[in-house]
Amino acid sequence: MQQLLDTAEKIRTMEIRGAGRIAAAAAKALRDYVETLETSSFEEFVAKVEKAKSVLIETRPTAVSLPNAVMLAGSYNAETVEEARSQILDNATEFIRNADTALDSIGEIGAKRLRDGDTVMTHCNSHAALAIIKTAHNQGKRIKVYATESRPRRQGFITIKELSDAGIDTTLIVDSAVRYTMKNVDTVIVGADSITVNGALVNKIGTSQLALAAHEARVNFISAAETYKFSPSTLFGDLVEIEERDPEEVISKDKLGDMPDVKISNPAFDVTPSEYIDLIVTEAGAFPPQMAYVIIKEHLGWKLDKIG
Ligand SMILES: O=P(O)(O)OC[C@H]1O[C@H](OP(=O)(O)O)[C@H](O)[C@@H]1O
Repeated sequence: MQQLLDTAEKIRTMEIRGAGRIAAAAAKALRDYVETLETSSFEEFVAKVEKAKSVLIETRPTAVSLPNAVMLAGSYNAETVEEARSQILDNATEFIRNADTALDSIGEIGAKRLRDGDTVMTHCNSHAALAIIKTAHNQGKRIKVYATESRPRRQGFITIKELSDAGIDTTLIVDSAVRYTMKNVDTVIVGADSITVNGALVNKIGTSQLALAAHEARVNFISAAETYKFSPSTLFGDLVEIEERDPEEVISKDKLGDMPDVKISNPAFDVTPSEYIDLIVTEAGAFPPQMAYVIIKEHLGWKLDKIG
């Protein structure tokens, strides 16, 4: 259990971050836990596995990739410990493998939307969005990228490192320079933490500002998202919870100093309505956001209806 708790803590503190990475890390943690779980009682096995699943799911509330991964990796239909164990090991291994190949497919499909000489704006650090940009670059297209800083955690610094390591022409901007810069951009590409049944995109705080500015400037807006980032429970009316993180990420107590009454708000995500989204690139194809229902139905199935 200690290893699983360590992974949960790394997800909570964002040492492991990114909706896709936390999903794969959770699936791996569950697989390793189940592999060595010692008990001959099926009831005890079920209780312990369910407890482990909740520990992982409760680390971060917004990215649906996390509960989807835990449910897909941790599903079983068995009556004995060994049967259930072997099914979970197979399902988790399959989830991790599929998550990896999904990024390659998203790169291939999404790169078709970028032309030689295009300028892209991206936000935060999304492995799925970067897969598209890097694939286009590897195909020989000359792509320029504006990457936002993404306060407060500044994941934009990870993005510019990845892009410049790949040899891509990269410019860092502060978040408030998004609208000013949009006139130079052909396509915005961002990731996704959750996509709801009505095609709304829940992604890093500030994403909806990129979408608004893109809409105003008639710039394409694309989200790159594996199918396991669609939220089945929104089909049954649930709302996606927006994670509110520690105020210390915004400003330290020291710096606040003699203003103890000032309140800090630190929402980690925002919601972009489907009208502002041109395309969602998944490993199963590129869809308009209005097709979210079909993706949930065909790729996640009804068995996920109680989670996410
Ligand atoms: O799965 P990939 O595409 O890597 O990332 C998807 C999204 O996950 C991140 O969340 P955070 O930085 O963990 O809060 C960002 O919001 C990013 O757009």
